[in-house]
Amino acid sequence: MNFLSQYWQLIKPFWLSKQRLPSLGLLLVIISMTFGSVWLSVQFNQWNGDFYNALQQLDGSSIYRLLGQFVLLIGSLILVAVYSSYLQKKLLIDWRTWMTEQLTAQWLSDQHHHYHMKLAQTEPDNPDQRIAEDIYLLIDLSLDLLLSFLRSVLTLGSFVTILWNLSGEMSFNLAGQEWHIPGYMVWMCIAYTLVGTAITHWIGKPLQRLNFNQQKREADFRAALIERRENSEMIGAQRGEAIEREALGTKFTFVAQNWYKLMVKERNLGFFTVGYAQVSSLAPIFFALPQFLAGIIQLGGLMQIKMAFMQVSGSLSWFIYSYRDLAKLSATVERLTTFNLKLHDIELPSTAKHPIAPKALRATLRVHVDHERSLLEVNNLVVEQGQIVMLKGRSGLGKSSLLRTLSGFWPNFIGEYQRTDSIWVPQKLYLTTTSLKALVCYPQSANNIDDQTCIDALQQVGLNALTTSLDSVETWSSKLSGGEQQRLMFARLLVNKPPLILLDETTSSLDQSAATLMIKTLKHALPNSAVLMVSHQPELWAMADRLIDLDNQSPVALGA
Ligand SMILES: Nc1ncnc2c1ncn2[C@@H]1O[C@H](COP(=O)(O)OP(=O)(O)OP(=O)(O)O)[C@@H](O)[C@H]1O
Repeated sequence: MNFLSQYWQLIKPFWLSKQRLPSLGLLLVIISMTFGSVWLSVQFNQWNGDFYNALQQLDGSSIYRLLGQFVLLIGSLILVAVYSSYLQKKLLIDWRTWMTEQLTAQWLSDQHHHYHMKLAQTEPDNPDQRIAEDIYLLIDLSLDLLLSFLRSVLTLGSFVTILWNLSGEMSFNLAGQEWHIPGYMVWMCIAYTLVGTAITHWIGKPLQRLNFNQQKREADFRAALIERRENSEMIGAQRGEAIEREALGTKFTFVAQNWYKLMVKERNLGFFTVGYAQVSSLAPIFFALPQFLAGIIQLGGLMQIKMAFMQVSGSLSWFIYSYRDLAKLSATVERLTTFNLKLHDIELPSTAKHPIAPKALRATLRVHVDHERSLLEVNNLVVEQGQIVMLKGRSGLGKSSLLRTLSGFWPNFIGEYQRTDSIWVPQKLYLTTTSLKALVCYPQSANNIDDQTCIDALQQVGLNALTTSLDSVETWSSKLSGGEQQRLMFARLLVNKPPLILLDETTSSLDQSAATLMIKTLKHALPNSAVLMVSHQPELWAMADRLIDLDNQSPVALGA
């Protein structure tokens, strides 16, 4: 029950959305095709009876007429089978596009859910896998299982009557009493399938947990590989390959260990399901043999009974044949539900109030790591429009945590702050593989900004050599030096012109003259922006309107 309600919560948003209408139409067409294929199977059953009877009676003209019908029936079956699979794929991609957009928007939301989840350490493992793979699995398995279930129900409805009518009545003597069982083949079929289902469930029960673990371990292994690839320079520089191979080997051992367990359970289930499928084709002949030997039914009747029995038993065995997929679906639903719950459970900080101009930032607060460890305190920290205030202090004091707090990301603080809209440049920079122009304009779209504005910004920060590469798509994070990447951040600020700029040692890789040039450029190009900057570079301190020594918690007045 829990599974069904979780499953409904996952699929409900799409099927209640406005975009559902074309998909609903598509689903109805696919279901109609499923109906059509069952109807064709019923016709095929009738054909089987007529054909074998004509064979037994050596009726040449009927045999040729029936062969013509066969071509028509098979042609229609092929057409329905191919098109229903084609349309199913179309429905899958429409539904997947919608769900992927929704989940990505919730994760990468404007309220920064992705980052808050990480900071609060509530991020579930491998969100990338949940978005890329689990959504696909959820939809693919749902459609397959729904259609196979509908086909089973329809087939059951169509063939159970046929089987009932064909099987006649079974009479036997037991304990001195005469017994009559009407439609006895139907009862045999039900009993046969129920036993099969019970055994399948008993063997296959551990599959759901094992599938869940397999998906997680595969994703962990993939994430570990990506991490190595991203840090290949550091690994190479420190000759770390051997230890990295060992770490990856351990991760892969987890994959293989679970795989072996899964293999064993699937093998045991396979022994049963494959054997069951084979026996199912002979069982009806065995059950109907007494009637055939007694001359009550002909060869055509026996063949029809065999086919009808297999159809009824196949439909009743839906659970047996779908067991693996159901186990996979259940694991997928659990993973996506956890992801959704974690996204909704995040406590978002309230947005900061704006201070009264000309103040761009005002803060009196104490930052903590957690309940037990407090970091630093600022008392009436004020930065006005056009001012540059610098922060200095020993490593590990909490300067980055302070900027994180003022940006609205760090929830562990006591006190209050007000600020205008801001851009914070953390120590670790992020440059995706995209065009240089897109990096300069980020977070704005490159389409909204003309080339000349970007060229001017690049020239102002001393990246003249790059002005001809605006449209080049490169892995800029490995192509640019650390200092060039920091210059690029200043070019980005010049283009975006935020009212408040929070800089965390953004000049640390630059030499003295380049670092001072960046600050001068910022001051000159954005005279109305306020800047709060953490810096360990004494040569810059003289450029600040105020320097705050956080070790002593005292403001040191400098400049104007
Ligand atoms: N996300 C986090 N979770 C737990 N502790 C953290 C987190 N971020 C920082 N800390 C802890 O807070 C303390 C202060 O870190 P922070 O990076 O703010 O110092 P800093 O003054 O900027 O140091 P540095 O000058 O070396 O950059 C450190 O001991 C660090 O371990």
